[in-house]
Amino acid sequence: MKENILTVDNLHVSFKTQTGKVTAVRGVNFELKKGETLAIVGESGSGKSVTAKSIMRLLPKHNTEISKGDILYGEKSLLSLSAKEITDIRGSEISMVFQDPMTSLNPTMKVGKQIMEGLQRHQNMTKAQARDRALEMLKLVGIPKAEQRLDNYPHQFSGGMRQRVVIALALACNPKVLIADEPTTALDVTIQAQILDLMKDLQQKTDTAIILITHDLGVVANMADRVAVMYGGKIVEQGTLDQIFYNPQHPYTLGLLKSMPKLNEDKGQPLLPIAGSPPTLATLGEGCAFAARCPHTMKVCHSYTPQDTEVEQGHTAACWLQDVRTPKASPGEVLGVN
Ligand SMILES: Nc1ncnc2c1ncn2[C@@H]1O[C@H](COP(=O)(O)OP(=O)(O)OP(=O)(O)O)[C@@H](O)[C@H]1O
Repeated sequence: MKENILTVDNLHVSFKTQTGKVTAVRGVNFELKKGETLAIVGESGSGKSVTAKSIMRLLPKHNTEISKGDILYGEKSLLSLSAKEITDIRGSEISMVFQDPMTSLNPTMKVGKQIMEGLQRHQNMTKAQARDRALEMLKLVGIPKAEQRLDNYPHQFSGGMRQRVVIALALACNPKVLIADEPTTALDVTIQAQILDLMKDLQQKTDTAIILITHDLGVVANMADRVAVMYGGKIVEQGTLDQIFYNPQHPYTLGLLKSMPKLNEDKGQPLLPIAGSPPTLATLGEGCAFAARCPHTMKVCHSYTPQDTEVEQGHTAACWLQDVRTPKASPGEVLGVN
């Protein structure tokens, strides 16, 4: 069994806003093992990015409150580290790649220098050593004429090449965890596939664990070992890629899978979007957040929040349909023929 390197335990994150308190993450639990890819998938606003930014401690201090839970990197609680300690971990042990490469790059600095800075700070490399490593990284991520490109500014790269530079920057210090938040969403489909292949290839070489945040199940199918499905600030289902794709148990996961376009199938068929809209986080109370949109909703779903139920080894779903206390009906009973 591979070693656990990151544990998110009962994480609750709220924001103070002008219209009141918004709880964006409401009890998230997951573990990340060395070298694996965990995809976090869900509709916009489900709390994926807030979860990721909590790990990196990148949420705005003035209005964020982490009211409960913990994030452990190995044995260390990331939430109790000082600003200096977390800065030391960020970029060296845990790195992040965002949808927009310019979030990570400084437009006024040559890319080589940006990669070198991290190496000199975190790995005590000399300038010459850092330059060699920066060059090696640009080559590794497939930037042509890497030697010359070290001295280019971010705007001199295309979108896809710029995201490669960001990946080089993120992986230069050999982090144990890479958090990639929609890393290819802004890129066209061919480039998207190249970047994902690159990430997979680098992961095999470095054994980095990846948290991949996406709303694209096609990307999940290509990349993930395990999948966490988020809805309304919670993980509603979690399991291996096969468990989630071939044996989904939560009605929301089923809805997501049904809305996924299939290659070579259903040509000309309209997609089946999930009816209704995501919940308003500010007013979410007790009960299942998906109840209002769920085709299988029961009375209990509106009043009590379902807990995680293990449906098979390593596969959990937070749905009253799976709860052991829910009476199971035979197909005959459902059809009214018994
Ligand atoms: N700094 C903040 N202040 C107030 N509310 C915030 C802040 N950051 C995020 N939120 C709210 O938290 C909720 C969850 O946002 P989050 O960005 O995690 O969603 P997401 O699942 O990543 O969606 P997307 O795919 O659109 O990025 C949203 O309702 C968002 O408006």
